[in-house]
Amino acid sequence: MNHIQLKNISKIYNASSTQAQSALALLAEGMDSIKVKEQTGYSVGLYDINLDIKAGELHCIMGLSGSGKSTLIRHINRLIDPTSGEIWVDTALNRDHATHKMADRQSATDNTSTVVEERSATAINILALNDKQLQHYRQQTVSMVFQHFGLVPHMTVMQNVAYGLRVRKMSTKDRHEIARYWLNEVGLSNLENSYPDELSGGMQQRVGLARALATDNPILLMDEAFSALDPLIRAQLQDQLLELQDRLNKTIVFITHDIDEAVKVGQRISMLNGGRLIQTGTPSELRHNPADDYVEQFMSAKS
Ligand SMILES: Nc1ncnc2c1ncn2[C@@H]1O[C@H](COP(=O)(O)OP(=O)(O)OP(=O)(O)O)[C@@H](O)[C@H]1O
Repeated sequence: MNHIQLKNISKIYNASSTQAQSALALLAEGMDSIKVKEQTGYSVGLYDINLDIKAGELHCIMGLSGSGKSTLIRHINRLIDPTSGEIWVDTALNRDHATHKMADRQSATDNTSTVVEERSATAINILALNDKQLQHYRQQTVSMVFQHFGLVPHMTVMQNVAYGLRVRKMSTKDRHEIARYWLNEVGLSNLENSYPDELSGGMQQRVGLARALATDNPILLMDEAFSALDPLIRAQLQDQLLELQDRLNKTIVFITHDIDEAVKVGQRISMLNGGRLIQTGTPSELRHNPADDYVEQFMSAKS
């Protein structure tokens, strides 16, 4: 079952949709994004992305710097709006995503990306949300973990983790109980009264993870979440994410530029290059049937 569907998403930065037409026309002819920028002056974030992300899958977005990974993930919580295209999210999965666990994890690994499924009848067009609906969508459906943690420095660890619940106006007692639970889950139960700058990078990112999980939102967006950490801590957090995901069955969109990390954590991987989606598949599909040299080089660079 699809949880998130991107349909023909293009993003041309700093251009109205009319201004972007010249860039889109050149992209449609096959010109690469660097030449398009030279010719039109507009930066290409994404071009004609069609991507289905299944409920309960851990989906990696891979690609070199500037390939469009952050642009793509930021469309899912509408930190960025596209120049053109549609984004559909099945919010009926908000309450019952756990029940889909086994079936969807299975289908995530069995199906290849070439199968385009029909949209669920309960999917909503998130580009049509008004401000209030968008606020609700962000509070109830998507959470994000940032590369540089994004913790609020003057709040304690507990206050940071409970923040999303405070925004939902949950009582102090209830939100602290939930925050305590998640701090325990990520191995930080004794640090609730500490401040972020008293913690190591790895600990701060555990707080970031606990904060994202505390809201119980079904979609977790992770933008290079482990990239700032040293290799040992990074490996520990990858293991912890996989262990948590096994129980929580979130739909996770995980950006990385590290192929080893993508192969370790991703059930499927989408490869971006110059704003285009080159290939989506399981690590094995990408290894054995790379769509082009770019994908092949990534896969052969895997240690
Ligand atoms: N706010 C912006 N204004 C103009 N161009 C932008 C903006 N944000 C991104 N871009 C351009 O869009 C393209 C894709 O950028 P994006 O940050 O999505 O790539 P990325 O794969 O996440 O890169 P990195 O791994 O370095 O973070 C790049 O050419 C970038 O310069």
